Amino acid sequence: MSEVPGGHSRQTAAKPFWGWHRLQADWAEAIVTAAGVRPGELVLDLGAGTGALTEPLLDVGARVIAVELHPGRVTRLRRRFAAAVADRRLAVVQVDLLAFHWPRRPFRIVANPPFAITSPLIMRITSSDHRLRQADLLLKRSVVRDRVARQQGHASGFTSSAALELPRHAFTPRPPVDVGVLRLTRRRS
Ligand SMILES: C[S@@+](CC[C@H](N)C(=O)[O-])C[C@H]1O[C@@H](n2cnc3c(N)ncnc32)[C@H](O)[C@@H]1O
Repeated sequence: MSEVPGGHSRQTAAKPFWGWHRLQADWAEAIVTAAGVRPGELVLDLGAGTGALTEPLLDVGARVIAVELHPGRVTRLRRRFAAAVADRRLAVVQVDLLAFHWPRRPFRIVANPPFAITSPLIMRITSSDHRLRQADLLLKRSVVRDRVARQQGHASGFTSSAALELPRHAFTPRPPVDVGVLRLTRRRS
């Protein structure tokens, strides 16, 4: 897959956060369906874990770049989706999601990144020069509501909307906060 980032700069590298509330498969599927991903689209799964979102993304025919920093999870992703890696429908990249190179062609993001790096990630998404069409990000619901109310990112060309709200039982173990999906959509110029 030619769009696979080949390297990364450490200048914005984040301290890794390994803690994890595992997203249930039915909810992962619902998120991908709600995002409206179409066959052939390039989608980044940032903080892919062991592939909760990677699987339904591949199932709908997307080409996926799974970005994950944890070495053990990277190994599990490559094993679990070996056929898709062999077919070049999936690239698993072990790199810091705050420091990897964006694809050159149009792409989407569908991701459940660590809450602890939500702000720098959104800042990076909305301030970079790239061809992102739409990002669907699982975040604390309070953050989603705040960003939608304030339309942060609007100045840089993105509209914020609340795409989905998830119940706490969508995760194992249940998180201590409510979670929702923030959708960033590039505005037409
Ligand atoms: C909230 S979990 C989501 C896992 C999976 N996508 C899911 O929905 O169940 C976030 C993932 O991001 C990974 N991670 C943490 N910091 C990272 C970083 N700086 N760069 C890339 N991945 C990171 C963690 O190892 C973890 O697997």
